[in-house]
Amino acid sequence: MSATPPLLLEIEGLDAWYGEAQILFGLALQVAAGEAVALVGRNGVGKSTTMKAIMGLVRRRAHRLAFRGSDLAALPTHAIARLGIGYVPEDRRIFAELTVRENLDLGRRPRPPGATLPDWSIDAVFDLFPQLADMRARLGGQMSGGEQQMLAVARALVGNPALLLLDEPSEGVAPIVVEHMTRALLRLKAGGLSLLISEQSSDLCAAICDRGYRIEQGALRVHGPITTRAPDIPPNAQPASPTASPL
Ligand SMILES: Nc1ncnc2c1ncn2[C@@H]1O[C@H](COP(=O)(O)OP(=O)(O)OP(=O)(O)O)[C@@H](O)[C@H]1O
Repeated sequence: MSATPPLLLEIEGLDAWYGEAQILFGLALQVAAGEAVALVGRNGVGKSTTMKAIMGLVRRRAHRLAFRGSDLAALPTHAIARLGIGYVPEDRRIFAELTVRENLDLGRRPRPPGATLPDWSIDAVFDLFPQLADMRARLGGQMSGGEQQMLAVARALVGNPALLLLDEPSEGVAPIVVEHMTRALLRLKAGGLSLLISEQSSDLCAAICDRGYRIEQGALRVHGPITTRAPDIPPNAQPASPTASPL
């Protein structure tokens, strides 16, 4: 009998606000160890806000907000990151005046206590994204959106996360880069990294994710977990397996 993977991220009854405006209403979501989970929904429904709420970047309140059993509610963002949550925001936050290598050096963080995944060296991320190795001396501000997206993921990885939050990784990125990114994310998943991926268009999620949650406009409530596929994920899409390539 196979053991159920432990829950990494547990969210129940999550509310979040910008100023007086409440954006999330009682959101519930879970990610188990080794799982890739999609967060889908139209523009402006609250996907980014969910990720910011996990990272402590917006005012929020929850019945439960825990990572590996540790309560995140009272922790500052840097402490949440140190527990093992990597975050790639929608706007990527690349340092424009620093080189690729310097951006990566700034992301380096030792493996968190209890980490089970191997240490991510700079060479390991260059192996994952060879394009970055070829431009290690380039300034962040001189990279394309897609290259910056790869760098943002690579920088999160050298922080040695157990869970990676990716906010719309294919947005504004050329199709070829989406292909590279999809392959890289499949490799990461096969290596045991857990993923929570927000997307408006769910092609990338369909290739990678085991299941998904949908946030809907208006009520801004999560309808899920969706055990099959989110409605706009093609019903004939094959579940991702460590060796499968969707490309
Ligand atoms: N800094 C902010 N101040 C006030 N309202 C905000 C702020 N950021 C987002 N909002 C609002 O919160 C709601 C949810 O936004 P959010 O960015 O979480 O949506 P999303 O699902 O990630 O969509 P998108 O694809 O546009 O990023 C939207 O109505 C948006 O206008």
